[in-house]
Amino acid sequence: MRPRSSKTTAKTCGLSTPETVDAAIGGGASHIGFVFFPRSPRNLSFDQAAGLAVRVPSHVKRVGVFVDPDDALIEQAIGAARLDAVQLHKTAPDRIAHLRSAFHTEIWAAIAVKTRADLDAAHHYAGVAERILYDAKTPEGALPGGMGVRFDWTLLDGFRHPLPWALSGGLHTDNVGEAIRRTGASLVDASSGLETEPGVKSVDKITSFLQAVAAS
Ligand SMILES: O=C(O)c1ccccc1NCC(=O)[C@H](O)[C@H](O)COP(=O)(O)O
Repeated sequence: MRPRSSKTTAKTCGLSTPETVDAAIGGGASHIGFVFFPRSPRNLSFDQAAGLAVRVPSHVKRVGVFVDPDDALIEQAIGAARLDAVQLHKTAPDRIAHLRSAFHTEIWAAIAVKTRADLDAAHHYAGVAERILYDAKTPEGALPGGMGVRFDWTLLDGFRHPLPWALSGGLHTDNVGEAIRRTGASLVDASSGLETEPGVKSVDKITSFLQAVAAS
């Protein structure tokens, strides 16, 4: 059991319809994730992202999710989806430093975790990112996120976090309370646990997940 200084907030990731965006906002999500990665079943076109982004009030932050993106993708996505932050998977610290100075945007660095040694990568992002997202390492060749894979939360015990952080990987309504109590996470993130099939989010699952976070 880990102490928390304030209520935990939630990012619902990979939303692609007005109904699910509205459910996330209505349920109290602090962040909404839009995926820009063509291999993902949650990938959005710039037009789709723009249409969803206008529904999001300013107190809810729009996070763009990318896998080692080029500058043009980031620039177009920030413009279309009016992103408040970008979440970068498989992106080296020097590349992140470049993107941060080029686009002056908040950066989240995703760290793929399976072992305690994997956590050490977080230290390389101090000074170049605003937040670390600890996500589960997925199988070789699979998408680097959105796979419903969980990592051993006890790996975080005693780890000295170099930056504010969020917990991700395999979270859903039935385990998020335990995850928060166990890790002390102040921000949690979920995607496939809120779906009926890959890429298809459920309003009911989003609502119950956010209720479980609020009750934790
Ligand atoms: O969600 C995707 O399709 C995705 C694709 C490529 C890179 C990252 C991706 N998602 C990142 C997220 O923030 C997910 O919410 C995170 O990986 C947790 O997913 P899940 O285990 O399914 O809850």
